[in-house]
Amino acid sequence: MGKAQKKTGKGRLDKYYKLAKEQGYRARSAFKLIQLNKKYSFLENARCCIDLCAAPGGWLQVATKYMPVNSVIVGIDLVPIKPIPRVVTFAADITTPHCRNLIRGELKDWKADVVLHDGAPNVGSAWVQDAYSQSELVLMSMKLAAEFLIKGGTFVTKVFRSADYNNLIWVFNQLFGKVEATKPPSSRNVSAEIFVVCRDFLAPKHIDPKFFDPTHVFKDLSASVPEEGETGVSSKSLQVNVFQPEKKRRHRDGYDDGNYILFKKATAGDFIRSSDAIAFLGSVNKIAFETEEEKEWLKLDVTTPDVVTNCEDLKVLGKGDFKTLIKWRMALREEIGLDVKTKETEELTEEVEVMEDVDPEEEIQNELERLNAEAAARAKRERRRANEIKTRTIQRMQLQMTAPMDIGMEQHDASLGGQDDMFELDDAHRAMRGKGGRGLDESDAESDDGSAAPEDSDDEALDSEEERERKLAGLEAELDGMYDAYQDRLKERDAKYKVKEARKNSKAREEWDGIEKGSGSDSEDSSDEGGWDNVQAAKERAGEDSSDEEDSDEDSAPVAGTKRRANELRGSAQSRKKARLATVAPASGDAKLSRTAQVWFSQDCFAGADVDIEDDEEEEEEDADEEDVSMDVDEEDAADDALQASSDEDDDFEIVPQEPDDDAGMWDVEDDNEDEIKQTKIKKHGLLTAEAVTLAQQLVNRQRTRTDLINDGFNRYSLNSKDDLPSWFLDEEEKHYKANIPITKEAVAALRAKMRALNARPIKKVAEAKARKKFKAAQRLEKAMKKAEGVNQMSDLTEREKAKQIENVMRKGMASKKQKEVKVVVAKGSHRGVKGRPKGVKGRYVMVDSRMKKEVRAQKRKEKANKKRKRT
Ligand SMILES: C[S@@+](CC[C@H](N)C(=O)[O-])C[C@H]1O[C@@H](n2cnc3c(N)ncnc32)[C@H](O)[C@@H]1O
Repeated sequence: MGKAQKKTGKGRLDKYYKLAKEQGYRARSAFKLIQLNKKYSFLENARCCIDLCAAPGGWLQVATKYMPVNSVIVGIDLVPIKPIPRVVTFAADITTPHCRNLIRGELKDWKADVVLHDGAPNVGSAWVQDAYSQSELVLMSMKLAAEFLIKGGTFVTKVFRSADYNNLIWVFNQLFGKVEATKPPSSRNVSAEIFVVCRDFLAPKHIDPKFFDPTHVFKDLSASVPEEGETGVSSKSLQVNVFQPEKKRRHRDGYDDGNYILFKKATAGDFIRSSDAIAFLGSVNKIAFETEEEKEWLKLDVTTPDVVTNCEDLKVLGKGDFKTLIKWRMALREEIGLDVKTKETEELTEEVEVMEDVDPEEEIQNELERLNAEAAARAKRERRRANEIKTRTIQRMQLQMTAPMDIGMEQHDASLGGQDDMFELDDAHRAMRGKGGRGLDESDAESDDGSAAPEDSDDEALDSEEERERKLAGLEAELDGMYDAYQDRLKERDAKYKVKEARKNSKAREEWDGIEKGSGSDSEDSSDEGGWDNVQAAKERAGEDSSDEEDSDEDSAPVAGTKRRANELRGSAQSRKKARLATVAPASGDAKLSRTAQVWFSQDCFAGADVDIEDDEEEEEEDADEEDVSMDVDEEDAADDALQASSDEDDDFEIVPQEPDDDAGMWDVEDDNEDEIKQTKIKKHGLLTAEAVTLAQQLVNRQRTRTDLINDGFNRYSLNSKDDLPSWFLDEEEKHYKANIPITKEAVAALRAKMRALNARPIKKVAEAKARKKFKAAQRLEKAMKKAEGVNQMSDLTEREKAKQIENVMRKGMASKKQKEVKVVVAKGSHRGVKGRPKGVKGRYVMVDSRMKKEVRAQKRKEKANKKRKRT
């Protein structure tokens, strides 16, 4: 067990660790043996097993589990192993003769079927001497295996991927019929360990002792003699390909024989004359200029200062520097005549152009054809490209991947051939014109006629600010148009969208209906009927500046947020909505009225009708309250109630016209109207959303304060203005701009519990049935009491008779009516076709046949469908 593998290290406590704990194995390594045995099945038939390096005993536990009951299992380790049933253990060093004697003493004449070895020297610890490496330990365990294994037996050992690995495998192959290296899944990938399963022990009579001699087995065989002519360059194994450097590896091979210094210097002459320049560069540290000839080279032009510097320390050079050196070598070799210039021969070869006699007309013809072909090819390319873009756009729209902005961009791109930036509108425009393409606005119609203005005048026109703005507006209009078309397509395709839109519209209508109810006029005609004008006039009377639409904004919190949808219906609906909610300076009698009512009733036609108004308002309130009792609270009414409530709250205060609310027209994460509805619901029914519960909990637990909430309201989004933004952009925002609402687990749990409690309640029908039953029982009791009273007043009866009769009456009254039994007669066999009472049936009966149920249901279905059809 290496030092690096800390028990608390990352990944140490993996699934095998947990499994081992669960299954009672002493070490996670137990699974390695389980997996090895699963693959090679060497334990099931083994009668004797020796486990070398067995502490703490995981493998021994596996052996006891998988080997036959009466088998012999011996475990040896440097450290004592806690007793395991049916296992003999020793504390010994497996590399010593003492260990061998202990095993011999235990096994007597027996031979082991399996020898296991999972040893790992822990360098520096008390376990093992530093001198022994893992490979040596493996070799020692193999020596014991060779002594104690039966012919055909199995030796399983752990080896590490190292320079010794191949040597070990070679030795194993000398002693075993099958040698396979494997890494069980439970062995960590980060670990260099591999398990070698050596099967079919050959049990040779004589084994060469060199097989177990580490100095012999691990002798480096790969060191080769230096190549001829490569003075100063040692073994090939030390050469590095400087152009394809490999990862740094530990030099397990150590130093070359007879060469124990790391720093190597070679001369420039060696380098220039070496046959393998790359290998040379990889094997030396410095190239020196020592001889007279080499010093002469320093004066040559090819020997740049870079070259000289690079030669100083080759170990710090990069690829580029090595290339410089290689080039320098090539140049110098040519210079000193080692290589012959290939260029020279090239230069000597003269190129002779053979000119043919061509007819000038034919030449012109050819040229024309070529130009035509080129033009056709270009046109084809452009067409294909435009088609591709179109198809892509359609696909993306079908997949709902594209925002209308994309459409605009792509169409733009398509017409521009993708060359211009979409924001360089006039450049793009010019480009389109230049290509004879159609412009994006109407003004381009002229150029389409073929009567294109000369380019210069065009440029002049485009340069003018006015023109540019006009084009921008045209582009925007086009984008809007495309967006509308896109929305239409969406509507056609998406049923859900239709429903949503319908709901939206109906809501918007309902909002406005609040005012219309009173006026009884169509919203469009409201000005005629006095709705809008009157409201404006009322505002004026109230001292507000009617010219400024924003001034009509609300002054109290529930009204402060401008309606999101109303915003979409910018213009008429929104302003009317605002007007509806506008504040009027209250006259003394108006104090009790809602703001809506104040505005409405401040119209001229209601002048002098204060008392009635109040009464009406009260009636309205009552109506609203009545409706609130019902299960399905109309959301719109709820919103109205909210407004009502807020105005009621303000009753004690004088309502004064306010400055336009800064928040109006700001981003709202959700629909304001929905917000209002939610607020009203929360007021009425308590905390309904996880968000609300979370906030409430946080407030109660003092995790948040009121100030925190107020502060949270001021964020980077709170001042985003919605003014002048295109509707598609607002739509997108509504869809994708969702606030990350903090919800706690506790809040969700609390809500769930609440819902569970609600669900546990009986459904409405059951409750009604129970109530009916109770009611009927009470009625019966009342009736019985009346009867008993009558009996009591009878004078001709004795007290005893009276008591008896009263008892009877009460019993009958208390008892619930028995349901009359209905006999079900299946209309089959002798009953088939029977019209009257079937024979032998007394009392109430009903005739049924097997198909009846289905037929009745089908009938009902049909009727229902017919009704629906008639309605639509
Ligand atoms: C990875 S643990 C073995 C785990 C064991 N297979 C199990 O499943 O419980 C390696 C063991 O090798 C032992 N070891 C290392 N060198 C040894 C040696 N020379 N003789 C005996 N045991 C040795 C260590 O004491 C250590 O307990």
